[in-house]
Amino acid sequence: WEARTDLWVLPHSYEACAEAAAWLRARLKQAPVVGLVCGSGLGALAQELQQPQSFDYGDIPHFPRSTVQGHAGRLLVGTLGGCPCAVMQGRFHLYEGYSPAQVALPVRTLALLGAHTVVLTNAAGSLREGLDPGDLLVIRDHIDLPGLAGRSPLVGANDSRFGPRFPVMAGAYDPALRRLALALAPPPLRARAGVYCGVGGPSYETPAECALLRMLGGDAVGMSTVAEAAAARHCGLRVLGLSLITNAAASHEEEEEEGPEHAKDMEHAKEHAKEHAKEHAKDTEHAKDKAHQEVLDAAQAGARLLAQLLLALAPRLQHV
Ligand SMILES: O=P(O)(O)O[C@H]1O[C@H](CO)[C@@H](O)[C@H]1O
Ligand code: HPA
Repeated sequence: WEARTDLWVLPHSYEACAEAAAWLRARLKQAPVVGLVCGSGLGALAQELQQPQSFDYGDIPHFPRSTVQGHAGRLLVGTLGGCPCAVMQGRFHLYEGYSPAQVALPVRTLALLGAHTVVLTNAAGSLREGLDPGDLLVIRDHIDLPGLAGRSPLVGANDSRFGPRFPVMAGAYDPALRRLALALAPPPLRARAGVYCGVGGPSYETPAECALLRMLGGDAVGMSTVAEAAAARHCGLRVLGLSLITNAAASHEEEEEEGPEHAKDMEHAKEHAKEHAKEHAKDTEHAKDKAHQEVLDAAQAGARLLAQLLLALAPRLQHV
């Protein structure tokens, strides 16, 4: 009999985060003070990072794997505008089957590494007229629908080494950081403040669900960010949330109504796949995931301006 000590570490516990942080600390030239989480298709936000060290999530103890297209699954640590920064190229989502605590594990790991601030970016659907693809919503507040239903990373025995049993979420998105982001955003991003609705996904919202979220006061909707923000506030991190609008929420449904065009696309993709089953398997996959592909394309198109904003912001984030 040999004791399986690894079984004592739950994949989402303080110990798991501490092991991940210790593994990284042993390899890092410089500890990050700011963590940046890249949303879908926003991996290019790391392009301005100087002298980056790169770690595959698969190598970091207890890190889940990225399973979503547009999330590379890599942690880069370097300096952004002189500020020591960790960039997560890829995040974890509830719809991938991860628990809320697994979704929050990287943010907690960054906190244990010594970060004091996280910038959570995402690709999001607009719920408002006039908030268009390419626009930036600087998150003022969120509605955490999974969290309200008990799917929060803070559910379970509270570990006070992270934070209190009942953390306050008023002012969760740091007002000073928000003002700074609004002031520094390049004009074409048409930045404005608003409310992000976090949903479980992975299905996109129905028009009726969008109407509901609008009634609740949501400006944009996405399937991430809120669990990370809750965990970040629990452990005392400052949070800046940035939603790059990639589509009008529920607009995919309108595409469905167009019928023939869409049907033709699908037929074409199917025929193609029959002819060249192997090489073109990916095309079919893309046809099936057309809506997400649109999100990725729009995110990639906006990433340059968002990277510009982050480069301007980073030196201002370095000191609390
Ligand atoms: O929130 P991020 O990770 O940017 O991704 C958004 O894009 C995906 C849907 O296209 C969903 O995962 C949604 O949450
Ligand atoms: O319309 C959307 N809904 C949910 N998540 C999203 N992520 C990008 N766009 C969307």
